[in-house]
Amino acid sequence: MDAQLFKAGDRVAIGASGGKDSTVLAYVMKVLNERYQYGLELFLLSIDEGITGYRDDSLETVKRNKEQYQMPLKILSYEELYGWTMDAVVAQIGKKNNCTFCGVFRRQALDRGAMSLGVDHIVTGHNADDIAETVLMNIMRGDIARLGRCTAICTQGEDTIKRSKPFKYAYEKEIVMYAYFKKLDYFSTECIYSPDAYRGHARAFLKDLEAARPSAIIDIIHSGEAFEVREEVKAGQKAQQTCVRCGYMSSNAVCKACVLLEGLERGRPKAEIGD
Ligand SMILES: Nc1ncnc2c1ncn2[C@@H]1O[C@H](COP(=O)(O)OP(=O)(O)OP(=O)(O)O)[C@@H](O)[C@H]1O
Repeated sequence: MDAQLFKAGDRVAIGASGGKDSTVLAYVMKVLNERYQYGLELFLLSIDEGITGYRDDSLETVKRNKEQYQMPLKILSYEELYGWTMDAVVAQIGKKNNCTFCGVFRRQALDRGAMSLGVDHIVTGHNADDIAETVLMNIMRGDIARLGRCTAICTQGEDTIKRSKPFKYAYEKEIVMYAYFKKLDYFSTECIYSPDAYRGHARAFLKDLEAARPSAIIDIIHSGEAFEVREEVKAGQKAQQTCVRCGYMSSNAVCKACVLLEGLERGRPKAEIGD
């Protein structure tokens, strides 16, 4: 409420993975929108990363949510946007850094999906545990510019689509309980390619901290919010321009997705290129 995230008439896309957080988010947004007549137009936006045995199943859940919540659903795939599924990326590079590819691709895919839906705001189901993990990861990586912005409930650059995390203070446990008691239809399997991700270490560490001190998660978020990032560190962020390859907004001449794609194409056996 305090964050004033929405105003009447807003067209809002809910990043829908079929998992508990985004399913609860879609449900709560629908209930509140109807109960308090917020006047929002809500859409489900799903990105199909092309992960067999994981995303194909969770997308079936989102398709059911579409009927249950009576919301239009748009699905966009990495294959149609980039010519690569995550199955193909992992076959090429292995499981070690694949989450980096997936994260960069998803961010751009959500923006492209939002543009095609004509929405100006994307909400995601990131919860308090996710945010605390991200704070820890940014500290561990020394990524101070990101540390300064990762706790914001809402981010928007000059040319970028507004993004919000309405559940930034909701614990994962609360969301699971809510989904359970409301008998919501969600998909609860972890991504098959994420076990080796760096985030997993932050998650395990956070769980240990929480077991020793239950307020650890909210304390880490508050610490992240209280950091003051020096202007010269913030200044490291470059102005937005347009990627010379794909036309997507970027802080460099070539966007991150195109850089990653170029590496993939170069490392890919010749016979497979262009399939
Ligand atoms: N494939 C996707 N399509 C659309 N949105 C996504 C997708 N993957 C993640 N998101 C968005 O990003 C948020 C955080 O992603 P995360 O990887 O933690 O999700 P998850 O564990 O798969 O599912 P959830 O967070 O919904 O329980 C999700 O809540 C959702 O809003």
